[in-house]
Amino acid sequence: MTATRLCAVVPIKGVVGAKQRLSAVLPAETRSALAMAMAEDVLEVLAQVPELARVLVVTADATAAALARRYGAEVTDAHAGEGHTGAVTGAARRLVAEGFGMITLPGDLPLLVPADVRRVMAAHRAAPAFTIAPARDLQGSNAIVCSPADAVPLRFGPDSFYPHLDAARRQGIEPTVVEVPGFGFDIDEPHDLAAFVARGAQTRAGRLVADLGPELSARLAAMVEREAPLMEVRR
Ligand SMILES: Nc1nc2c(ncn2[C@@H]2O[C@H](COP(=O)(O)OP(=O)(O)OP(=O)(O)O)[C@@H](O)[C@H]2O)c(=O)[nH]1
Ligand SMILES: O=C(O)[C@H](O)COP(=O)(O)O
Repeated sequence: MTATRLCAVVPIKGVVGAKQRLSAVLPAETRSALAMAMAEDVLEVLAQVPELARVLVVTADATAAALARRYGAEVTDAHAGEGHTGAVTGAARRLVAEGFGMITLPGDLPLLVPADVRRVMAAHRAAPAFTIAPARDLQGSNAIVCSPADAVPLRFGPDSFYPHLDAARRQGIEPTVVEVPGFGFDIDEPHDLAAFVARGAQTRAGRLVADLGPELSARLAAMVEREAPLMEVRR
């Protein structure tokens, strides 16, 4: 593992407007509850990784902030309303000033376990260094480790993995790529939710979707079938 002490940065949008891309299959209050359940699962995992020097949650949402504090995380609302990229970039600048490297991850990784976090941290080299764990479709950037924390300009979005590799190389840093199951699986679209429901995970988020019952599974199956031709084109 790197000698740089790492702080985990988790941006959390909060209960309002969470998981918009699931609007067709879940009502707003269920999307909020699912986002919070996943965030709590992630915070619980991070609290079980003693190799992390700190955990910093970037949110302007009171519920998310209270949850974060319950798991021993620090909370900041600086840049919290500036999108995923703005929230993480603001935290990175602060961590540089405070002498920490950064591992940033979203709050919607419902299969994450402590060993996944350790694996990504262990792959990270001595600074200056950049390590990335992609989403399973090789589009998203579900863990990024960066030391110094602001060594590479970040831009999250639906297709950020390859652009992040290019961004690191532009800074003269050869990125390390680690494919880790728990980081590969985030919940963005209905087909992700369908795959998650099928896993029957015994996490907070897993129990929440199981409690929504067979209706949800049927709605998801119909939705995924409609999406299938589109998925073929994307592949
Ligand atoms: N603090 C903060 N976090 C954000 C913001 N936008 C997204 N996030 C977080 O960044 C991570 C990735 O989020 P997204 O997939 O963009 O958003 P989402 O709410 O999960 O889903 P969509 O609404 O469907 O895009 C999640 O942990 C979000 O809570 C923001 O404006 N501020
Ligand atoms: O990895 C990414 O870049 C995110 O999954 C997508 O980020 P966004 O949905 O916040 O833009």
